[in-house]
Amino acid sequence: MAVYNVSLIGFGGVNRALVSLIRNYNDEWMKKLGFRLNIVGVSDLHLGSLISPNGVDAEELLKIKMEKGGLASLDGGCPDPRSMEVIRQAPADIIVEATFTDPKTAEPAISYCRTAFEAGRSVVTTNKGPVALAARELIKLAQQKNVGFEYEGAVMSGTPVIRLAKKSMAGADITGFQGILNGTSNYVVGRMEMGLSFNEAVAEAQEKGFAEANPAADVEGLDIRLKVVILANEILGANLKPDDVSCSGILGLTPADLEDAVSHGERWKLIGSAEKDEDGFVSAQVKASRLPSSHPLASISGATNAVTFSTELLGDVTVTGPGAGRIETAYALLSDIITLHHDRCSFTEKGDAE
Ligand SMILES: NC(=O)C1=CN([C@@H]2O[C@H](COP(=O)(O)OP(=O)(O)OC[C@H]3O[C@@H](n4cnc5c(N)ncnc54)[C@H](OP(=O)(O)O)[C@@H]3O)[C@@H](O)[C@H]2O)C=CC1
Ligand SMILES: N[C@@H](CCO)C(=O)O
Repeated sequence: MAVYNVSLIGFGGVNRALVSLIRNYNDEWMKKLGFRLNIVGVSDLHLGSLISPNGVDAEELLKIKMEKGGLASLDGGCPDPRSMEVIRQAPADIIVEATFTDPKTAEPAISYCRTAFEAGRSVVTTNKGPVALAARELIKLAQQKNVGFEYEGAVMSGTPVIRLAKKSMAGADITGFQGILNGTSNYVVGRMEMGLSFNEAVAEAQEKGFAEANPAADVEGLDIRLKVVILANEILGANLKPDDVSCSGILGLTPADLEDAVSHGERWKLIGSAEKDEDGFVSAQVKASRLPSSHPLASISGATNAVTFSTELLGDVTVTGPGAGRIETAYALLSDIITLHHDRCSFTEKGDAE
């Protein structure tokens, strides 16, 4: 049985959902998964920060006022966001990084990951930026420091895709993929098909916790572009940067375009795809496409995502499930922590056997 100390960097929708899971399931996790989580640090741009070496009660943390400096009301709290201090000084085994995704620089998240590794702490993150822009460097640093780095939630939130494709489908020889990889844009197109205006549909997606802090990233295709880069690099062995992926979003789609497609039994979908040619060159794109109803991605609605992998040995394999949402994404963090726990257990068992 293990207790993992965690520090939460960013205390928005996803990390608050993780705290509600900790409150509701910690005892069950101890019985079923073999560990429990103890929150020793929190930092948030708006709410301030907290260092609590013995651990803060999840219920108390969820009760703070969501106002500027709100964390100062708890023991060990202060009104300023001191993310680096929390990462370095709170005695965490695992840093849970869930600040906003900056699609251009991926900062400050990259620096948070580096600092965590330098301090000997593992990182789990749902932030697409550091994974798309700096995965190789960060994986190498984590290995050098003998700590873990997991980021399942960076693509399709809690629906297993990255580990599934890398581990369970290893050897199937994946040659490409195409998918609906952004919940907000898919939700918005669906609501516009039902007659809502673009702005009304985006406001709903924000309210439901699907949208990025700046929803332009969702509707302009920048968020999908990061996910395409992540999948292409992780699964097709590419070394793409976002600028290598041609990208357009859903802004050009008019209600008339959507209506015309629906009247012909077709659907507009924002699709991210990549393909590896015989020489191993990977090309990738993000583009709105009008799909016939027979297409496996045509019926994917709302914030649901789906990706079809083309493989040499299995043919096409499609995975579908939630692509956004607070609890769904918090689950991805839990799945990352479970992976770190399994890695630690197998390392300990190997050590015992030697
Ligand atoms: N929500 C979802 O469905 C999914 C989200 N993700 C990713 O997970 C991450 C978190 O998402 P979500 O919780 O929804 O986003 P939110 O915007 O709800 O939360 C992010 C929080 O981080 C805070 N923050 C921003 N910068 C910093 C910083 N430098 N130090 C400390 N705190 C900071 C923000 O404060 P402030 O509000 O003051 O800026 C905000 O409270 C994002 O990167 C997102 O792209 C991934 C998959 C799905
Ligand atoms: N804003 C993103 C969150 C998940 O990465 C989406 O709507 O898909």
